[in-house]
Amino acid sequence: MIRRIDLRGRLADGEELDYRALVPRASADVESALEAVRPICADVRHRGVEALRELTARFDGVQIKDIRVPESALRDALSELDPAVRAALEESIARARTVHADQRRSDVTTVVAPGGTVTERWVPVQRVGLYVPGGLAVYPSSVVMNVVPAQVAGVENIAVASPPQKGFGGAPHPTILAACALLGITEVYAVGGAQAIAMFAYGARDDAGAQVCSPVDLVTGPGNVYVAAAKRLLKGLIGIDAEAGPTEIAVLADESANPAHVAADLISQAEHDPLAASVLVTDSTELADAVDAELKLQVAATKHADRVLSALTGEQSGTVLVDDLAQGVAVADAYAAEHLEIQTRDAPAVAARIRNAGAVFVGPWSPVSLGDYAAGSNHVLPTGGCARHSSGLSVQTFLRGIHVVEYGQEALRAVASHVETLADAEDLPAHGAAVRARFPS
Ligand SMILES: NC(=O)c1ccc[n+]([C@@H]2O[C@H](COP(=O)([O-])OP(=O)(O)OC[C@H]3O[C@@H](n4cnc5c(N)ncnc54)[C@H](O)[C@@H]3O)[C@@H](O)[C@H]2O)c1
Ligand SMILES: N[C@H](CO)Cc1c[nH]c[nH+]1
Ligand SMILES: [Zn+2]
Repeated sequence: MIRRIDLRGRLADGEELDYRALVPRASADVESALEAVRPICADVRHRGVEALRELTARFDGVQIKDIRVPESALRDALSELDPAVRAALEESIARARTVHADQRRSDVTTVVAPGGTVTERWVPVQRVGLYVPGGLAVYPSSVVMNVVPAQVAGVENIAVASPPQKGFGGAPHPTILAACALLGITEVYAVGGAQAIAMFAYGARDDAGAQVCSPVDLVTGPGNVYVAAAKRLLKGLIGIDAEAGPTEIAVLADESANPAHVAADLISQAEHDPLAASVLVTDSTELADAVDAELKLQVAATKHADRVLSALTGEQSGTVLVDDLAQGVAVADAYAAEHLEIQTRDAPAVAARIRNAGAVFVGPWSPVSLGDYAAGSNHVLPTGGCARHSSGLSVQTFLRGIHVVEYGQEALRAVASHVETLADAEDLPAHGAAVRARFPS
């Protein structure tokens, strides 16, 4: 069902293989979306709320009067929430808090020389904008994954934006609102896509000039290519987390894997988006054939079969046949998947060899769906190969390390000549003079 890329024997034949080029990312990539989002961001910058209303009508098909969701609507959504969904959200929040609480760093003071210290002080970002997707699916779980690390970091001011949904009175989905209420979030905007990121970056005023949304310092959260493109465009004016775009799963499996489970996991992430990527890397043709047969059966029975089929048959998905697991690890590292499952014998040992992945799911009982909702790990993870250089969302995302330098007179005197020498070597003598001025001879 999904295309095959057969690498077996090719290394032995002396071929040089470019593993990074094997499985391309979906063609509607972030670079090409940049041109579409540039005018959207400019419009929000110049016309504020009026532009947000028009863009929402155009892209979401929803007429909104007020972009900010009233707090009473958040409370109502929570009181009307299905008790089973509430219990599941509470469990998800509790597990996420447990894991993220352990990520909180302490300030560290280093005595560099007698009387000279450098302290690294971890300070939370003051105001953040958290994006919760809501196009093809709605993601109350992404409310949890964004809000929990921000709260654990100690961010004072948290705003959430999510697209308004048709049939819900111009508001985001009620479960999104309920999740916000459960977490104590009161500032929620019914705005999606690139326009939401622009609203966070520039702030937004209404027709009378009143500030409806204040600018934020940092924007985090997953979204489609337009959201990712707006984040890339506005980076610098705002901080951003790693780009978390269309979902990806790679499964590194040998003949010991259960093909029905592998297929189910590939389908589970393909369900997000026709641009989602599902990649199987295996040294077993028998497993590849069995997974393909399972995919045919399971895709036919799954609810979002059209979306899944588009994702699985897109150029961004495929089965890579490798000579052995060592080559499988090299392929997985080059691909740098958002999610990587290891379904092999001695899975922990294989997992320990992986260098590039947003998150690694080890063994048969750790499917990606567990991490999506209730493992305690974060599901906002780098996509598009960004796992080669970036991490998923964590408490650290919301903190800045500030170096606090404190030297006494003797500590400065002891190192003064080195500062002057280096200043002269860079032909910046005023730097040296600033130290010398403190020690007139
Ligand atoms: N990496 C992660 O952590 C993670 C987590 C959850 C979801 N996801 C991914 O997030 C994505 C969510 O995408 P989505 O579309 O469902 O929701 P979304 O909220 O990201 O995007 C919907 C918005 O896109 C805008 N839009 C739609 N078509 C447009 C166009 N032609 N031009 C400009 N703007 C347009 C609309 O304003 C709409 O509000 C999926 O790809 C999913 O795989 C990733
Ligand atoms: N798999 C997504 C991250 O790419 C997260 C998610 C939320 N809900 C279901 N799944
Ligand atoms: Zn998912």
